[in-house]
Amino acid sequence: MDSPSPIEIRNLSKTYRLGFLMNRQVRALQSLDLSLLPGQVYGLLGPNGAGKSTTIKILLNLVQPSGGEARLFGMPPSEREARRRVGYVPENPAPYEYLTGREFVTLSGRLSGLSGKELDDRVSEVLGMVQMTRAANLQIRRYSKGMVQRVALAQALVSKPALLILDEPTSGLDPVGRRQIRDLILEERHRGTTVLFCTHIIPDVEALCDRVAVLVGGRRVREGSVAELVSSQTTHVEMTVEGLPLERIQAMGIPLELTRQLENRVLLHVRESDAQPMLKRLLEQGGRVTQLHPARFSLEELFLRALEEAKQGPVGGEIS
Ligand SMILES: Nc1ncnc2c1ncn2[C@@H]1O[C@H](COP(=O)(O)OP(=O)(O)OP(=O)(O)O)[C@@H](O)[C@H]1O
Repeated sequence: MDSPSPIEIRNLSKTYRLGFLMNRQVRALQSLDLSLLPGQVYGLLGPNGAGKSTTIKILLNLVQPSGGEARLFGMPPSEREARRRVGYVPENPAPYEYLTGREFVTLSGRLSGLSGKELDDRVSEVLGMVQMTRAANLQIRRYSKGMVQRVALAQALVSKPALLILDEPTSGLDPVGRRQIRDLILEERHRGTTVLFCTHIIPDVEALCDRVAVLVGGRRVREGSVAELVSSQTTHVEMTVEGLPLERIQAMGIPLELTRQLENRVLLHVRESDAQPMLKRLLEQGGRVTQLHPARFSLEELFLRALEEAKQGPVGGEIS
């Protein structure tokens, strides 16, 4: 039999009620579907307020959904057996700062049922994995943000979880700290751990994720592998033009998707179907086309487009 999906979310919605009389509502999630295969690193990409943390809190049974359902390994998040298989690193880990890193990870290991030599060995192992062996006996209040993040990851790993849920694990870190966390996530993937990775940092998604869902205003507006998402964009052609000012090109009546005035040339993107007529007009008016090739959209451009489109449709936020 196939092993159940580490995370299966169907038609999930969440509306928070606010105010003294609970009469104000904020729609945080709307009809969200998500399905992770074992061993995948799955990115949940979205701007602030997109509903990423709400999704995580529902999976951890900290928040109850208003509709739909979430399953962890085929079980509802309320089942301890389901949550036992999950390691979690919150957005701003705030471990007991008067404990040392080793004491904190040991506490977490004990709570997950380890004891004796097995516990000590596993704690040393995970501290080594996150390169915190040397600082393990310092109090956490002396740690940098990157060290706190790594020790938080160690506590999440101590129970050998099959699923790691990471909420913005690299935000606020310097490039070295980010690199270390990324490498750890890749090592976990190598071990077969499934990872749900929430972020708004696009290069991290490109570097780490097998698949990604883009969340805006509580809705999933894109889903697929990074390569699929990028290649599903409308095909455009990029042209570099010399000898014509931007205003003349804009007055030619052909829709321009992107324009940039560079020192002595203009860079523009047109739809593939507009490329021939555009070329003809540019040459007729004395322009020189020095480069012409298919335009590749980055994940960042796709993300920004998804945000723009979502702004034009109904989105989440306060509804009454
Ligand atoms: N406990 C709460 N009570 C009321 N509204 C909430 C609560 N938690 C979240 N919200 C609202 O729900 C929406 C989604 O928030 P959520 O924290 O899930 O988004 P997010 O994508 O994690 O954002 P961020 O990147 O800023 O952490 C926001 O409009 C937020 O203000």
